[in-house]
Amino acid sequence: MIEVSGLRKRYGQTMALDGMSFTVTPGRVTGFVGPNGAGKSTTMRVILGLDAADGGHALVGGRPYRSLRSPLRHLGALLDAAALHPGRTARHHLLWLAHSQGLGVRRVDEVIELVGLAPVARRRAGGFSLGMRQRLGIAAALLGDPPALMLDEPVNGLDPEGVVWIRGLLRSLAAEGRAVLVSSHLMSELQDTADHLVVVGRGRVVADTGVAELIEAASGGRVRLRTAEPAAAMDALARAGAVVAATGAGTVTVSGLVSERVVAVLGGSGVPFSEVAAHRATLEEAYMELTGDSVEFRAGLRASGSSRSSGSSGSWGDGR
Ligand SMILES: Nc1ncnc2c1ncn2[C@@H]1O[C@H](COP(=O)(O)OP(=O)(O)OP(=O)(O)O)[C@@H](O)[C@H]1O
Repeated sequence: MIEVSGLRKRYGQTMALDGMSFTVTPGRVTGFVGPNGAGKSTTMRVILGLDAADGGHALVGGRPYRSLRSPLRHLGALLDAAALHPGRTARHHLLWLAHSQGLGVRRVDEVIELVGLAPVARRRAGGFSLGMRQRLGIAAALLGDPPALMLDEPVNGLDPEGVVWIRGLLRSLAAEGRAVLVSSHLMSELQDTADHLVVVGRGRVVADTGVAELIEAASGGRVRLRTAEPAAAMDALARAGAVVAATGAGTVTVSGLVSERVVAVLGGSGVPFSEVAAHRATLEEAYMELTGDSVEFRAGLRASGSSRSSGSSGSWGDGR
């Protein structure tokens, strides 16, 4: 279990953490999500004792990380995949880490196998692609077979096969009963990975909720309609008392009427349609709904144009 309570941290004029509090419980993947600059990395550094907080505390298994005798056996972390000695081979990097924690060579070879780096284990890490470095960082995090894992933007730099792989890995680590915290500034990255979300903005928690509950709440009785005549459909449905919105080319989202009533109204008005279905919100829509009353926060989210977004929707990058 990782517990963060009332963390505060100021860098000059910037309040990086402003009362950050949440718990990462075993057996599930907790997504740690928010726009660039929300305080995710700072929180993770404080948990690891790499930065000191001005207030509050962070505990791993009930104790400060720095007080643990073999910390890699308690919490494995990947914060910065570039943080390795470029002249060392992947295997030597892990051997050196294992040695510092009293772990054997066999575990090194196991984690190399687990992350798929066996063919390049004897190559210098300096020549690795970002994706290979991410895998090496994950191998290091797994070295001590820890009950808790914490990964900062782990899919960053991975190709599609790597993304699928890491999703599966995180899910299986949680299924083994481990506490898994994974950060992302892209909601869409967490849609198929996280069970629970800690949503942050401006150094504090905006929401701490199950993914299923969040989507359920945001889906809230809406109906999605596909039609070749959206304007006529919207007119007819609005006259029947619905609140309607065009949500794409030929798609309309309807609130205030159940599916059967939508079909009846359209039929009665002679408006053609090809599909009427209960709307299921995406995680990203749920998120926007959640933060809808926090204008400043949303304005921050919309500062897009990110080079990290790789074209997917829901990019909150600021181009750093
Ligand atoms: N060492 C530092 N010196 C000065 N300011 C810092 C430092 N580290 C973080 N900050 C500031 O603290 C705030 C929180 O940054 P942090 O990196 O924790 O956010 P984040 O949510 O991890 O963002 P990202 O998605 O970009 O990694 C930002 O405004 C950032 O500029």
